[in-house]
Amino acid sequence: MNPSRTLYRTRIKFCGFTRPGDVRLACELGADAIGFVFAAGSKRRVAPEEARAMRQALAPLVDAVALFADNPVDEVREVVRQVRPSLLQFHGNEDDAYCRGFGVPYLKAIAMGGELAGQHPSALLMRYPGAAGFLFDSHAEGGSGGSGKTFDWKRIPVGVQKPFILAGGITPDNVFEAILATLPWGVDVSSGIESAPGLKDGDRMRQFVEEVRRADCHVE
Ligand SMILES: O=C(O)c1ccccc1NCC(=O)[C@H](O)[C@H](O)COP(=O)(O)O
Repeated sequence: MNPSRTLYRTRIKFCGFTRPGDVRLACELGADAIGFVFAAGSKRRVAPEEARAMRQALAPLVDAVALFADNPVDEVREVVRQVRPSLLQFHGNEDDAYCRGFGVPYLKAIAMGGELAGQHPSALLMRYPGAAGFLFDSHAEGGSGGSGKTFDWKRIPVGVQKPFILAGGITPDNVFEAILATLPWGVDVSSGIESAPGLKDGDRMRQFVEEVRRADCHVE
């Protein structure tokens, strides 16, 4: 049994929300986690106050994830204070001490276009011993996420021994294949469920969830 895979239950993270109505709909459709982006330069960036308002729209048993990329410490602290996320996600060059310094579990995004991608999984575990899990994404080192581009899923390190989430260019049309190819703990998507950056599309969110369920029920 692959330790990073739950039995027939791939978690779903929808990321980059800017409207409370989209958050509510995503929860009703089956999202397990909703991501709010605070990374500078992102088209989906929101203020802590906006994220706090959207957090009120979250249904029970759905996590709020706050997403950063080399943000100053005080910005992260302000988001933790106002939004109370259950998980942080760091997409930049943050080290383990920085990431664990906020008292909230964290995911470390790994740039599959960067140098860490090719290293042995033990290098990841040694570099980020405090991570609750990893998010393998298609961006290059120093680049940002939310690209809408995939990477070669065969490059995912084998035997990471921590849950991992697959991200980068996943859509309702390829998520079935992505799950069967990588058996992730979860999948993460932003562009693939949008009508425009930050504007989530209900039909695409529904199709995405249906395809994840189909993959989880698929028997080789
Ligand atoms: O979504 C963004 O705009 C973003 C900007 C800067 C850093 C990270 C960002 N998103 C991180 C995510 O977790 C995205 O969901 C992930 O990169 C997948 O995005 P996409 O390829 O658009 O599905």
